[in-house]
Amino acid sequence: MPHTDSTPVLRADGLTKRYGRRPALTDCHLDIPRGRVIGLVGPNGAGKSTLLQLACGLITPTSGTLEVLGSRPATNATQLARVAFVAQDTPVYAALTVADHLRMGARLNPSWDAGLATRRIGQIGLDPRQKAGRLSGGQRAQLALTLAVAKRPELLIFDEPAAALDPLARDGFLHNLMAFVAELGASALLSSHLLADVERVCDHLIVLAGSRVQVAGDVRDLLASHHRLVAPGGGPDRLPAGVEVDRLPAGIEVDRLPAGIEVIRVEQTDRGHSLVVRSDGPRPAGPWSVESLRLEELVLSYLSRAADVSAAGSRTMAGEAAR
Ligand SMILES: Nc1ncnc2c1ncn2[C@@H]1O[C@H](COP(=O)(O)OP(=O)(O)OP(=O)(O)O)[C@@H](O)[C@H]1O
Repeated sequence: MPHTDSTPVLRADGLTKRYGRRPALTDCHLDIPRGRVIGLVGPNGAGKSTLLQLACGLITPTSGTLEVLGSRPATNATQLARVAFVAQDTPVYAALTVADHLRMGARLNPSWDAGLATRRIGQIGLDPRQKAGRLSGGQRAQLALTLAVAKRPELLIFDEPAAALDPLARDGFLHNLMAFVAELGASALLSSHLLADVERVCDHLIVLAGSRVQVAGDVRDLLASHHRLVAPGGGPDRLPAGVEVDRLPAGIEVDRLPAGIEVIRVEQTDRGHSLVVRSDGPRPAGPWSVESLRLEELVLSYLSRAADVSAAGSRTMAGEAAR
């Protein structure tokens, strides 16, 4: 059931979070429609957990604003009931049984779906009498996921939900997640290092690196606007016009590419050089072949560009310190 409410699920404006002087998120702008499954990807320390914790109101921004489902996060009980969060370590109460957790969920959540919770516990084979402290990491994750889903929230937030699950359990979890989102028109925001999972379930993407949003958007739009340009015949002397080998990869100056093309990454492959570019207009025509990208290649291109920028920044700082 598609969501008809036009309020964005997530809207960030200049969102910045610092821990002391350390930036965890810097000047983030996001505007994501409802009913999406949003994949949040990025390297360790990129700021993913920070964004998720801001979205469920566990922490507050240093500056800028964040609205979740049209309101500031966790401002009142109604807003709290609309959002479910499963933290990275999938916390449960060790001394309580699985059944105790379901009873607690029923007490704490106004729209608790007891049938869904019991059914899911049965499907994943958890013994209701088992103490949560005796569950394996994967079983604990499944219990935490069940509690989140049975709350019937409008937005599910998961910090690396599938990390502790075996491949079969992960497959089942992702399947259930998609079914739940489709049935209720709910939205989901999940961080993951598993790009194959993101590719499978997400229709919206946020790539974070170095505390900044590198790219964000609808997955189909992103795939349509990004291409790989491959020089005919390959070889360093057969690059697209304007790209000079001795200026790669840092400080890329691609001054003779058509206007409106942003170079994301220059790669040297066994076929020679290729460029990953963004072109929001028509496919960039020129003396090169144009190939489509897989989502994983697109993500890696942005991460690699961010890593180059960060390394260049560190070299500049080291140079200044040495002077
Ligand atoms: N409570 C905290 N106090 C101080 N610094 C923090 C705190 N939480 C996070 N940070 C710092 O903020 C930055 C972003 O951390 P965050 O946990 O959001 O990254 P992440 O993308 O979720 O990483 P990972 O993939 O490793 O979980 C890191 O540099 C981290 O060290």
